[in-house]
Formats: sequence, C-alpha cells, structure tokens
Amino acid sequence: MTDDPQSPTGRPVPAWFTDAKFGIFVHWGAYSVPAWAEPTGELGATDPEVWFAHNPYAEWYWNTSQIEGSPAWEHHRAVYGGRPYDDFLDLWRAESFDPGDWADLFARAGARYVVPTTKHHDGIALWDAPGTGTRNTVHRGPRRDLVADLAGAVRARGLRFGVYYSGGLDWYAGRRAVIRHEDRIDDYGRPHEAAYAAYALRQVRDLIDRYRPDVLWNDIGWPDLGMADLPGMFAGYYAAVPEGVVNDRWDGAHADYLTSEYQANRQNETAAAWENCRGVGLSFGYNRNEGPEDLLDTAGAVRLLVDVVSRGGNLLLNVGPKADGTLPEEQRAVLEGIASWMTHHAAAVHATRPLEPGDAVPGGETADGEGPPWVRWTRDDRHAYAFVAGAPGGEAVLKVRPGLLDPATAARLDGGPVSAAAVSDGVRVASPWLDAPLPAAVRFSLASPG
Ligand SMILES: C[C@@H]1N[C@H](CNC(=O)Cc2c[nH]c3ccccc23)[C@@H](O)[C@H](O)[C@@H]1O
Repeated sequence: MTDDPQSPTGRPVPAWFTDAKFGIFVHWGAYSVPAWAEPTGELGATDPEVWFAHNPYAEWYWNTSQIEGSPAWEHHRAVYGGRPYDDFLDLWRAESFDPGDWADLFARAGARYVVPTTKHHDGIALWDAPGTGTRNTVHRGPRRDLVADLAGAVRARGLRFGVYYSGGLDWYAGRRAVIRHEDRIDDYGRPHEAAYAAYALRQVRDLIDRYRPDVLWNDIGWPDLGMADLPGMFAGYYAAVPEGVVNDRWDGAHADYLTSEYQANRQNETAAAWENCRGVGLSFGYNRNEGPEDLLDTAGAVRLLVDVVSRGGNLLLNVGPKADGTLPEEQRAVLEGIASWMTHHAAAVHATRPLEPGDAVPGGETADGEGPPWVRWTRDDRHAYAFVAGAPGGEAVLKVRPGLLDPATAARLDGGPVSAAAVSDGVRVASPWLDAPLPAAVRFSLASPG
C-alpha cells in the first residue's frame, strides 16, 4: 500500500468506476418515519458549534432528538411523546416500495451505480444481518430484505450495486452515546471494543458473501481493535469481487478512492479517483421540513455533476425515500430532469476525462471563476465537450489552447444551432439559450485526437 494521496493504495482503480461518473446514494431507514430535521445548512459550510443540536441530517434523528432542548428533542416529545426510537422500525412499512421503479429512474438519470444504506448509525440492518436478531427489516417493519431487493433490480438494469455500512458508529450494538458538539474530544462516542469490531467485521463479510457489492462504502471509520482484521477482509473482498472498489473512510487502512461530502474534505478532490456525495437537499435521509430553497433544482444538480466530472471525480447524489418506499416528488423531479438532460449529454459525461492542464483556462469567466458564462470541459479520445450556461446573449469565448480544437466541427449535443470561430485566445461560440441555467454541451473534434 502506498501513501500516495493520488492513488492511495497503488491498486489501479477499475475503469468501470472512473468511467461511471454518476452514482445514486440511498439513505432509507427507521429514521425515514419521523423524517424530521432542521434544514440548517451544508456540512463543511455550517458552524460546527450548532451542527449536532440542529443537525440537518434527518438520519441522525436518534441523536438529535436526545439533545435536551433541541428542536428535534421538542418535536419528538410533542409528536411522539418521547417514545423509544425502535418503535419507528415497526412503523416503517415500505408498503409502496417498488425497487424496479427506482432502478428504472436511476438508469434513465444516467447513474451507473447505486449505493444504499445497509446499516446506518442506528444499527438497524436492511438485511437479516448476523448478530442483529430481529432488529432488522426482514423480521420487523418492512419485513423484506431491502438490500437484496434493490441489488436485484439495479443489476437487472445493468447498473453496479454497492453497499453503505456505518462501521464507525452504531448507536445500538456499539455505544449508545448521544453526541453533542463538545463530545468531539471523546471521539464522538465511537465504539472501539473487540466485541463490536468482531460484530461489524462479521456483518461486512456477510454483505460481501451474499451480495458481492461492487462498492464497499464504509462511513466514519473502523473500530481500533478491528483494524488488524481489515487487510484480510479487503483481500477476501477483492477475491470475491475482482472489480470491487473501496472508499476512504476506514481510518486510513485502505482506499481505492477518496471522498468528500457536501463541502467537507474537498481537499480530497485532487486524488486520481474521488467522489463527492451529497443529498438533493441538505439531508441524506428524507426530511419533511425541506423546501425548494433547500434543494438543488435540475440545473443545479446538472452543474454539480458536470463540475465534478470536469475535475475527474464522480458524483454520488443521494435520494432519501419516504417510509412508504416512494421517492419524494421534489427529489424525483430532479432525477427526471437529469434523465431528460442525459438523453442528449450522456456521451459528454460517461467515460470522459478532464482536459489536460493548460488546455483550457476559465473560459470567459471572471477572475473568480464564478462570473458568466459558466464553462466546464470534458474530453474523450476524439472530442472535447464544452458545457456552457449563463452566457450573456448566448455568446461565450471559450479560452482554450490555440490548436486544441477544430472550431469547424462545433455542434451542440442537444441539436441546437451553434456558430464557432477561432479567436486569439480560444474559440467564440454563439447559440441561442447558452444563457440558460441548464448547461448545454458543444462538441468539438480535437485537432489531434488521442
Ligand atoms: C453520507 C453521510 N456521511 C456522514 C458522515 N460524514 C462524515 O463523517 C464527514 C467526514 C468525516 N471524514 C470524512 C472524510 C471524507 C469526507 C467526509 C468525511 C453520516 O453521518 C451521514 O449520516 C451520511 O451517512
């Protein structure tokens, strides 16, 4: 294993992952019953002092609702009379869950992999996980192996299937310690005992044996006394899933790729392979309190995806299903919007790579890179794709290395008219609606392919 941040383990990352560009995260659990949080702000852009007591992550309901005096604490008393959290497992029916419908939408949206929670911080398993007794969705609540149901539907449509596992926190089998901001000194109450390490290892090995996940997406970290188990576990994983990929949240033990989350750990976005994850809104679990102002719209989601891909990363965009198994309409609408955009633009996203350094400079943007127009680039062996949005009057100067492109080959992927001409510092393009918020891609042939 190397300590090279660019390729953390030296193992080449399977091409399917770096070509995939777009995955769907799914946070679904007992927390989806209350589905209640304050839409406070984005991780990494929100005051850590207020984060835990006003946690925008609805999947943290167990913790937030136990912080005395917090709005979630008040809500849990007022609406649920302070009843035990595990009641939500039995109230979670998933009566309208249609994994094929989800998988159809994810495939149309251009996602190439899907990663659902299999055990989040509340310790409730979405399969009959070893050591959980009946505290799982096979024996209670939905009474279904939700991991198997989604794996089958996703793979039937040719998408890859990964698993999210909360190795670093388990508020049931680990430590039932409520985490307040001041607890950061106490390592956030993370469990490190040998018994928990064995419990977690057994569950991850079970996930590998039963579902052959294409992605092992661990969260928070791994128990100290279980660190010695990991090399063997990873070796077993790669033997079972030769094209498998492992994320970076194993307390440094191993990583095929690095992750960022909303605005947190964005320094990881320089790695050879990396992935940014976030919700359509400010939460991963469904939060009934989120309004349009808290959610990405289609243009925002597409610009996020294109920006990430233009910098060599993947976007893992999360949807938080309701307890009944339907996707919230406002989140579904964003995926439908991406799907519509993808019908013309998939070729400029999947299996592309960034332009070489120096091939393009902030194209027509102001110095801060934020001014109009919004321009991002991708390329493959034969073409360069300029994604343009917000161009005043539909005109933009794409500042690229002279000789990189053949302007005569300019064509909008969505079929719209476009004119292009070489200018001293690049290519001027003009086309109606390049001033729209939703990016349109202009394809050029590379003057020298390769
Ligand atoms: C996908 C989300 N992950 C959250 C945990 N996130 C973090 O701990 C942030 C973080 C810690 N170390 C990192 C390394 C890289 C990127 C983010 C993190 C969970 O607490 C959320 O509930 C949700 O599952």
